[in-house]
Amino acid sequence: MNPLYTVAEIRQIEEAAARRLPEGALMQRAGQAAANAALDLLPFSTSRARVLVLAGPGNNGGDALEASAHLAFAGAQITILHFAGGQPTSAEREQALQRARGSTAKFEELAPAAIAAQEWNLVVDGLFGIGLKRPLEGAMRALVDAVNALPCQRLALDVPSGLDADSGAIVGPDGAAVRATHTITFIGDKPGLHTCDGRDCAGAVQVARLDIEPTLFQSSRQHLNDVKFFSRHLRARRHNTHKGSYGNVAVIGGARGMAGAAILAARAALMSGAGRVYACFAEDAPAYDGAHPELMCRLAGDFDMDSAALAAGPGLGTGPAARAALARAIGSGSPLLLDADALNLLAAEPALQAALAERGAPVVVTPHPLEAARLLGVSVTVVQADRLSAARELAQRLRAVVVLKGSGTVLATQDGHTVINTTGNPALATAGTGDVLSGLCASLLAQGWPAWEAALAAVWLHGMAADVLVTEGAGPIGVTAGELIPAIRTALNRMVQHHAR
Ligand SMILES: NC(=O)C1=CN([C@@H]2O[C@H](COP(=O)(O)OP(=O)(O)OC[C@H]3O[C@@H](n4cnc5c(N)ncnc54)[C@H](OP(=O)(O)O)[C@@H]3O)[C@@H](O)[C@H]2O)[C@H](O)CC1
Ligand SMILES: [K+]
Repeated sequence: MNPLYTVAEIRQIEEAAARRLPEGALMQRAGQAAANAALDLLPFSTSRARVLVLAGPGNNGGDALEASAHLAFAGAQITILHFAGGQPTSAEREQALQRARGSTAKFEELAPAAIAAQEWNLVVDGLFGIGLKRPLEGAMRALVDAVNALPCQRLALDVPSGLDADSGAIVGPDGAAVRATHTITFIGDKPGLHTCDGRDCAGAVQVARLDIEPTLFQSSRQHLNDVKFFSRHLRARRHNTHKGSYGNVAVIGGARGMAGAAILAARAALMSGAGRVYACFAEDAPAYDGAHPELMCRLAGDFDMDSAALAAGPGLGTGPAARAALARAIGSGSPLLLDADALNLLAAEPALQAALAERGAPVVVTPHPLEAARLLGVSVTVVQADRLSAARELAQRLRAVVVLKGSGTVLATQDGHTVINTTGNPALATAGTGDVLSGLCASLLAQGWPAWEAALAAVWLHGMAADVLVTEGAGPIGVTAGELIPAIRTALNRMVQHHAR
């Protein structure tokens, strides 16, 4: 199910496959697949299509040269910017170059201004793939900037040039990358196409496995999120049930001036199916939530932490009352989600980390990159440079399921299984959406979901709700966290209707 492979793993598969095939077969297959993907993006009358092909100095360029010959043969007007580089190239790349030279494709040298001055139907990015080793600079950067400014679609071959295929970070410092509308990636899907800058640079991703024997693909420890990972926990509701059948959630948060965060989390828990929801405030508890009187407002100090699944952190603050409430939550035997200020308190207090490590009950932590950086004792830059490793490291240290939020949220278990979420969009970049995610995940924990599947489903539904709102024209600009909550309820019920046993 949607495995992801590191560059090292791709190289292993590629080498094993190449040993079983005639020289150049893989590149020819890649070129054919690239040409087919390009044809899908061209106007019907291919003969009128003007395609700019960027062919870099390595085998990514070889793929582009193979594709150029196929597209020229299909009648498209092909212009190739060929970067031969200073290094000796592979035999298969030489063969690809000869095939391109033997076609109607034109080899030209175009300055960025000349590229911008012409009308193109498509750009094919075959500058660099998994062999990129340093930032794109000088003429390469100017070329990428000019290509990104074109109004046409851009098809990246294997990896958008300039992007790290493992991490999804633009190779820096101060690097640049092609912002492709589509990417056809070869042999196997890659994590860097789906997280950090990956979603902005790769666009719509398709995988071309190049007819490599499945036995050459070792089982992967990295996957894209998928409903199949958690659908077995979806349950249609029986008539003969009551609110106690669906568990209790207690949100622990809401310090003075931040009560709204706790309310958002509590409303999310309520509308994703928890039987009872308590909003527990570190300092002053409001009498009730006017919009949702179903919520029971309490002072955190008065609440029995063993009586509910806990979501500690939304607006909690880092004062003495907050710390006391967090210590009691960690010391309880309840399923526990930690977010926001709970994570900041945890980062500052090794004693709390030690108590967390002693817990027997499940723990889910949901940091954004800065909270993860504080917990790991590194900079945000380090976290974002390798989000998958950061999530795995944190899961091991805290013995918890980790949800590292951001574009392409990364989830990790303490034994190293890593999943990148594929739903969601910039509508989520607004205050309160993290509180909503906390309440949703705690609600699934309260309803008996295991921590890993609760986190996978919560992140999927949270992003899907944002995607539905955007599809309905209500975003991504201006969507509020509160609007996500009814959309999550709808997405959850639709998922139950389709998948529940
Ligand atoms: N091998 C096969 O049968 C198949 C390969 N596939 C495609 O091949 C690429 C990987 O090819 P590779 O040659 O390893 O790497 P790249 O083409 O990505 O680029 C490496 C060359 O680029 C130079 N380089 C690297 N960074 C820069 C930079 N910032 N500026 C300029 N030049 C750069 C590098 O030179 P060095 O000086 O660093 O040595 C290399 O010359 C893979 O992505 C696929 O597209 C097929 O998919 C499958 C078959
Ligand atoms: K590329």
